[in-house]
Amino acid sequence: MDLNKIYKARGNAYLVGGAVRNLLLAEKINDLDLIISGLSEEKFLELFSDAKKVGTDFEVFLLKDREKNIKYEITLIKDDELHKDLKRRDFTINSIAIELKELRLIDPFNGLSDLILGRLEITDKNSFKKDPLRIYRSFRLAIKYNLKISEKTLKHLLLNAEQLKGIYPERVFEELKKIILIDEASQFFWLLKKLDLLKYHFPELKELIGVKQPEEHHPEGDAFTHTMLAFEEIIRLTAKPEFTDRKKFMLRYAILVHDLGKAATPPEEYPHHYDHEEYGLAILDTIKARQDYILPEKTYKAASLVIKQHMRVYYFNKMKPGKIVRLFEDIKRSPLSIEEFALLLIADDQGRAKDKEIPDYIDEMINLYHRMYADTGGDDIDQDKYQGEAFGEQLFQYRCQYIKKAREN
Ligand SMILES: Nc1ccn([C@@H]2O[C@H](COP(=O)(O)OP(=O)(O)OP(=O)(O)O)[C@@H](O)[C@H]2O)c(=O)n1
Repeated sequence: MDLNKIYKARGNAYLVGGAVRNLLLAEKINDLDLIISGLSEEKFLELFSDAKKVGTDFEVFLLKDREKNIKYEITLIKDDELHKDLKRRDFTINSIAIELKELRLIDPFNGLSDLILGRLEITDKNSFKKDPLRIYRSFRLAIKYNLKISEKTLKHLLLNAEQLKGIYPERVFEELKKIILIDEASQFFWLLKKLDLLKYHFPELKELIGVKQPEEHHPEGDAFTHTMLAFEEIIRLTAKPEFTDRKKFMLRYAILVHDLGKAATPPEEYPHHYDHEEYGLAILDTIKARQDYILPEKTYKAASLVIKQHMRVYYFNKMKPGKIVRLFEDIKRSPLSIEEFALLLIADDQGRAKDKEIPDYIDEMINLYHRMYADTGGDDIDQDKYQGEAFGEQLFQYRCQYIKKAREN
């Protein structure tokens, strides 16, 4: 973006928000938020004809530099409005500007010293009142950048917590996507638990608190603790460049919900949870209904698969061929590869305060899956004789025979 065009037209440009914060923290920078002062909308569009206006409340323009792969989000303000713009932002560390001509730091709320001291502080005492989503943002920023939420900020946060009820689910979900991608994301849920804030948007996770599990399998404690440990495991297993953010989200979300059904067990059956897969699927559907059009279909399908199949596979070596073929068909229809499904099983298994050996059936399961699909297919069935459902049934039987033989060898 050629800033000289702005200066020639007697305007000025400032870098603001997350990019300044990350620059000062030497962290990765995503999009660039710019403030341009002293230019009318017409003049700005004359100079940058590619800019697209978005939003209605604020004059925000998007501009993409495809060559450099940079996205600019630009706000136009009057000459004397910079301070006002910085004051309406959430935290002092996000209320710093860099004047780009002389590279001057403009920091009216002492954001830099808060950054240096590792402190998260609201810019204005009404920050949370103006936008309660900032409560979740504060946890994300504190965890991601290792900041301590100041006492004053925590006080105002708790005073406004009730207002979390009113935020649009879409916004919460967008925030959740960012949270789940952090390496230390389990801390977010532990914090919500500690402050009794799970009830607003994560009531199903709250229900897992205090739910007993068999001690010999789960010495770590209740179903909430187990879910968090398994969540940490899947984060560790997927914190690699080969996983796209979308994939990471899908796998991590699936683990967060894999045991929700345990909350529905009648307490007289504790510590066992005989039907938690069925209960879990029903609970996932209530979440989906509440988040209509928000929860991505693929994430929902991956989560369903794990809820339904994570226990059955535990006894893989004892599973009948028919059950194995059905399991493989479920995986094949899902958005997950067998290897990704296996990662979820490993995370569930390792997410316990127990032995740390990877279950030995995992390799066999992956192997058998690939062999079965490579060696059996539609061509093995007489297509003139069997059609429609009958064809499917024949293929199923054929595959059952295949699994049986493969295991005998
Ligand atoms: N609820 C919000 C959201 C955003 N902002 C301001 O808008 C800037 C940009 O917001 P966004 O891109 O959502 O977040 P970042 O802080 O940039 O963090 P990240 O890039 O990690 O999402 C923030 O720095 C903050 O100054 C705010 O005050 N209140």
